[in-house]
Amino acid sequence: MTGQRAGGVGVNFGDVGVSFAAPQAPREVLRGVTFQAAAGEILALVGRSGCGKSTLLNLAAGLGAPSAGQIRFTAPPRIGYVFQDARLLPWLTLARNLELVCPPEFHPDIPAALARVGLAGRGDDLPAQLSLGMAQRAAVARALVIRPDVLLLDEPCGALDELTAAELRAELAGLLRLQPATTLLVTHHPGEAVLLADRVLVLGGSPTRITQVLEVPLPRPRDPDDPAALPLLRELRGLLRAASPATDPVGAA
Ligand SMILES: Nc1ncnc2c1ncn2[C@@H]1O[C@H](COP(=O)(O)OP(=O)(O)OP(=O)(O)O)[C@@H](O)[C@H]1O
Repeated sequence: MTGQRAGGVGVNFGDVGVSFAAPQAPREVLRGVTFQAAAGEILALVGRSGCGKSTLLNLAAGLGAPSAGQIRFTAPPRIGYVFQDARLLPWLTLARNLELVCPPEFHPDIPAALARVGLAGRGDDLPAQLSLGMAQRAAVARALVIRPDVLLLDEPCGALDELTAAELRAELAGLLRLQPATTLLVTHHPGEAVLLADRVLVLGGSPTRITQVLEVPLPRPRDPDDPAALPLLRELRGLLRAASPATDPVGAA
């Protein structure tokens, strides 16, 4: 297996702002977003739909540049990205899907990468032969096979039913212990944030900024039913509500 590079890679967002072109005037989506993810740290990003979470991951991936501020890595990173849907090419086998995104030196690792997500021996399957949950696990294998320094997870369980999502969450927790990476996890699920993250960045306001940072000081491995997590979950839900009050409250004039 090709080894993880020693030391890991940290990510620094410095005063990052994003505006998108709009018919009248540019629309400012994000302003003054500043945070550091230390090497190997898992940060969850939570906030109301449309607040700019995926935009932040795309900036980290280099898919677009910020309108203000900068994103810096402590060393040139290898980046793995898992999207909400698996985005497998349907005419290629799983193994070929993984080969497509990684340099040849990683190709011998593909069977083991698939096995680690419960897809041992399925490399010759076509995506259509997989359930949604299996396809998403293949997408996780595709991101991890390159032994990324930085892992971007954009609602990785968001398209799955709750049971399958809970299984994938537990698998992700195990995989990140096995193969640590500096991780930015976008999620709408407070339980997922508390299960996986070292810290949770709560995004809110208009334009969006970081309104709160919640430490998750629970030991690992974590249990999603751990009563010790309940106060944190309650606090996180409160922070989320405070960060993004409903824009159209029931009963408002
Ligand atoms: N390329 C783009 N051009 C114009 N507007 C964009 C572009 N990308 C994103 N936006 C807008 O920026 C805002 C933030 O989008 P983004 O997808 O980052 O939000 P999000 O928090 O990830 O949402 P969700 O939780 O629903 O996935 C949205 O209003 C979106 O319409």
